[in-house]
Amino acid sequence: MNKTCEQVWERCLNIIRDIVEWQPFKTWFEPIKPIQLENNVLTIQVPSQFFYEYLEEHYVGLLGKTIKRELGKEARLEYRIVVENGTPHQHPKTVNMPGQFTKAKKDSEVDFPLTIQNPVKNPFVIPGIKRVQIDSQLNPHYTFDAYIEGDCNRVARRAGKTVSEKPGGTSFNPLVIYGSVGLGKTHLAQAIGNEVKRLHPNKAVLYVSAEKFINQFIDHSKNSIINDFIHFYQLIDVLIVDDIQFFARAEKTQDAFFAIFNHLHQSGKQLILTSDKSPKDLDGLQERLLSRFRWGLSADMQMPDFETRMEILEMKMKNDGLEMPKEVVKYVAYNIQSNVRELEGALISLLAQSSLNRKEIDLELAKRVLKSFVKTSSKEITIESIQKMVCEYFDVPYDKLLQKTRKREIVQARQITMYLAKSFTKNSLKTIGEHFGGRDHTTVIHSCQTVKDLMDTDNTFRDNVIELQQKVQLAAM
Ligand SMILES: Nc1ncnc2c1ncn2[C@@H]1O[C@H](COP(=O)(O)OP(=O)(O)OP(=O)(O)O)[C@@H](O)[C@H]1O
Repeated sequence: MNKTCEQVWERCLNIIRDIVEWQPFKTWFEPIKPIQLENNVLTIQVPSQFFYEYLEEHYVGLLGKTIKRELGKEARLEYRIVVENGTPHQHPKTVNMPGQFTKAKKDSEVDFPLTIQNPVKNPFVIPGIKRVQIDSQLNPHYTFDAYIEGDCNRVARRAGKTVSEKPGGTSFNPLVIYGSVGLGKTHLAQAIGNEVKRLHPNKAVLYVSAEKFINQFIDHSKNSIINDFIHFYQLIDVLIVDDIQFFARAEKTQDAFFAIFNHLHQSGKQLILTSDKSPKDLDGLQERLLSRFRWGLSADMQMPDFETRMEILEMKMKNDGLEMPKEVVKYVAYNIQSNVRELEGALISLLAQSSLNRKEIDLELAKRVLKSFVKTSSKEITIESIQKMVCEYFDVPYDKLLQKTRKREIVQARQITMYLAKSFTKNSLKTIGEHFGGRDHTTVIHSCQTVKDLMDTDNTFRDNVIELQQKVQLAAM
């Protein structure tokens, strides 16, 4: 019987699942949809061009071997890429691409059709000028090494790395990095600029904030030398414009930027833009600019999670030669959840207070100093808040914790929650039992005893409980 594409792909996934770690598997393989299997060609649909390139760069060997194992050595892989067409109500367009493990790349095929179809003759080019010596306006401290990667910024950081290796030579052009304040957009954009200068010293890199760009434009228009302004920008190889939301309603500046953008993009130069919103939500920008921003990759940034915040703090302390007790670092990382700039601000305040008062940094000082940063200083821990923490930690649905399911991981999560509720709240065994779908107090006693026994015999289990205890303690501070 002929196999369907779903069956083949399911079998491939079973193999891949054993080889690739859980997180990358979830990120890169789960979103793939098998579409078609015809003449030994398996077609899979991927959500974006970036996705396709990432798979081809990192997993081509694995995909090749797995698919050939299922379909024989003549097997081929093709991708169908969903292309964002800007209008949420329209059916997404798709583009077909060959997989490189089965088919040698031809330039014409690899060149994703995101380039300008009818190049506009550019009126601003100054013949003869090839290279410019400019001050890039980059902060040398903003590097990739000093930029911690986490789930919050992984796509943007990796795309940035790729761009700095091949500026203008990838489909991430423009690379638009967006997210709310203080999350590291400027740092990342400048890290790309610094890395380009390190890898390609001859490239002209320029960082400019949108506000400065607008002011320069106004100055040049007052003196009727707008063409000089546009010419200058058209000589740049890698142009980084920070905070493009400030272009909103600056119509004339947008016209000039449009000319610069087109020229640079057509000449294979790289554009990196940052914004506090996704291009689709940027009000006050001309549609022709917005549609060009969608040509490349838009990567968002989120607030780093607790572990990433810890890493950022530890790196900043190491770079500045500072030390402080781990519990204090945890306290800061746990309680500052607004943005990375505030996280740094909290660290600096703490150091300043410590040296001013000639007092060692300890938890007590941290609590006092960070009062202005931390919303509530002492929180009451409830059975519900512990249930929520445990569910998040083990990725278990809340209602399962209350039901009578006998699945091992649910039973253990439930027992640990009861144990923590007993240790951290003043509730009676009866009340705790009632919070778990009306169980009686003997079940709670039994659960607490089981947790204690398992902690003595199972290291992983013990580590999980200790980590959860720390989380509850931190939440109570
Ligand atoms: N992942 C990270 N690793 C290390 N430092 C970071 C990280 N993210 C942000 N920072 C630091 O946080 C501070 C704020 O970052 P940055 O100025 O780049 O934010 P932003 O998103 O551009 O903010 P705004 O929207 O206000 O312009 C900087 O000092 C930066 O070095």
